[in-house]
Amino acid sequence: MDMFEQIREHEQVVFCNDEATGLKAIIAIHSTRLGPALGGCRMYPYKSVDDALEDVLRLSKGMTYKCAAADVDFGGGKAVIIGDPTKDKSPELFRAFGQFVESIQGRFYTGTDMGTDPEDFVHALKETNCIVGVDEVYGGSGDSSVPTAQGVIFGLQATSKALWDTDDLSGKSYAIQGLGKVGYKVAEYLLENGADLYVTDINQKAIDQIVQKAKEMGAGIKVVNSDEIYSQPADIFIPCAMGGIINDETIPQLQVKAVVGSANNQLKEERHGHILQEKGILYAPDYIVNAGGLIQVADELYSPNKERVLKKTKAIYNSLLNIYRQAESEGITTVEAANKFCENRIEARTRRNSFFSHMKRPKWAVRM
Ligand SMILES: NC(=O)C1=CN([C@@H]2O[C@H](COP(=O)(O)OP(=O)(O)OC[C@H]3O[C@@H](n4cnc5c(N)ncnc54)[C@H](O)[C@@H]3O)[C@@H](O)[C@H]2O)C=CC1
Ligand SMILES: O=C(O)CCC(=O)C(=O)O
Repeated sequence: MDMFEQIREHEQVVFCNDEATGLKAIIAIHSTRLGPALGGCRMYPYKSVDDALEDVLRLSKGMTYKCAAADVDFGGGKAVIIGDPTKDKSPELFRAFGQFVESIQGRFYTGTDMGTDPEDFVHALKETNCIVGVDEVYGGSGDSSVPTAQGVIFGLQATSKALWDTDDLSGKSYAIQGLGKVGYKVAEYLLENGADLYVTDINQKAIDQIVQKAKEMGAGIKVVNSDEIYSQPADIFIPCAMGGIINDETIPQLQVKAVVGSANNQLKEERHGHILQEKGILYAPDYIVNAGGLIQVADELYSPNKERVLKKTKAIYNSLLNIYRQAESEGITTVEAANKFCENRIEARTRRNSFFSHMKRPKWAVRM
C-alpha cells in the first residue's frame, strides 16, 4: 500500500534510526487538534517494520480518542521501539530516542507503555524535557500504571453495577491476561477484595509473584497457558497485555459476561464489537477504561497533584456507565457510543479553538 495512503489519517510519522545504539523507532502523531500529542512508548520485538507501523498508527489514533474522552487538552501520539525489552535496552538507546523526541520540538510528549519502565525514560530525559511519568525524584509524577490500574478497577465496578447492580467486586471470578505493571496491580487488588482469579503471562516471574501473593492471602488462583485464558469460566475477562486479542478465534471461546481491561486496541477490528454484543458480552471500550495513566501524565505537565488525578480517574466510572446507557438506548455498540461521544467533543473543541479570545499579538502578524 502507498505509504501516504496508510498514514492518511495522521499528521506526522517519524522513523528514528541510530546505528550506534541499535535504535529503530517510529513516532506517530495522529492529531494535535486538541493540543500537543501525548502517548507512551512501547518496546516490542515486532516481526517486521510493517507490524510496528501498523501498531503505532492504531495506538496513536486511540490516544486522540482517549484524550478527548478523558477531557485533557492534548492530542494523540504514540511511539514504538522495535526490540526485545528483556535484551535490547541500554541507557544509550533511550538517550538516542530522547534526541529524536526533542527534534520534534514539543509536538510530542512520551513516557512508559508495554515493555518500558519509568527508569528507561530517565535516560531519555537527559536529552529532552518532553518526557512524562518518571519517578518523583526526577521531577516526574511517578509510574503511570498506578492510576491506569485504578481506572481499570473503576471500570470493573461500573460494569458490575451495569450487570449485577453492585459495585462490589468480591465473590466473582476474573480471568487476567498479562501480569505486568497494570495487570499485577489489578490482580493484587482483586485478590485483596475476595475475588477468584484465572491468570496467565508469558513471563514466569510475573506468575510466581502473583501466585506467592495469593498463597499469602489464602485466595483462589489458577494459572493457565496463554491460549487457555479465553475459555476460562470467569465472570469478567481482563486483558492487560497485547491488543487485537478479541477476534474471530477468541470470541467463540469466551464464556464471560464482560470484557474490561487496560490493553490498548483490544478489538482486532471494530466489527468484533458487534459480535461481542450479539453474544451478550458487555465490552468496556479500552480507551475509556485505561485513561488513568494519561490523566496522570497530562496532569504532570501542568504540575502534578495526586488527589486531582484520582478525582479525574474516578470519573471513568460514570463515563463508562453513560456509554453503556447510550449504547443500549440507541441500539449501537459500546465502541460506537464511545467514538460518537469523542468525535462530537473533538469537533466542538476544534470550533472553540478557532475563536480568537485573547489580546496577544496574532501569530500570523506580518512584520514590516
Ligand atoms: N502502563 C500504563 O499506564 C498503560 C498501559 N496500557 C496498556 O495496558 C497493557 C499492559 O501495559 P503494561 O502493564 O504497562 O505493560 P507491561 O509490559 O508492564 O506488562 C505486560 C505483561 O503482559 C505479558 N504478556 C505479553 N504478551 C502476553 C501474552 N501473549 N499472554 C500473556 N501475557 C503476555 C508480559 O510478559 C508482561 O508481563 C498494554 O496494552 C498497554 O498499552 C494502557 C494505558 C496505560
Ligand atoms: O500512560 C502513559 O504514560 C501515557 C498514556 C498512554 O500512553 C496510554 O494511555 O496508552
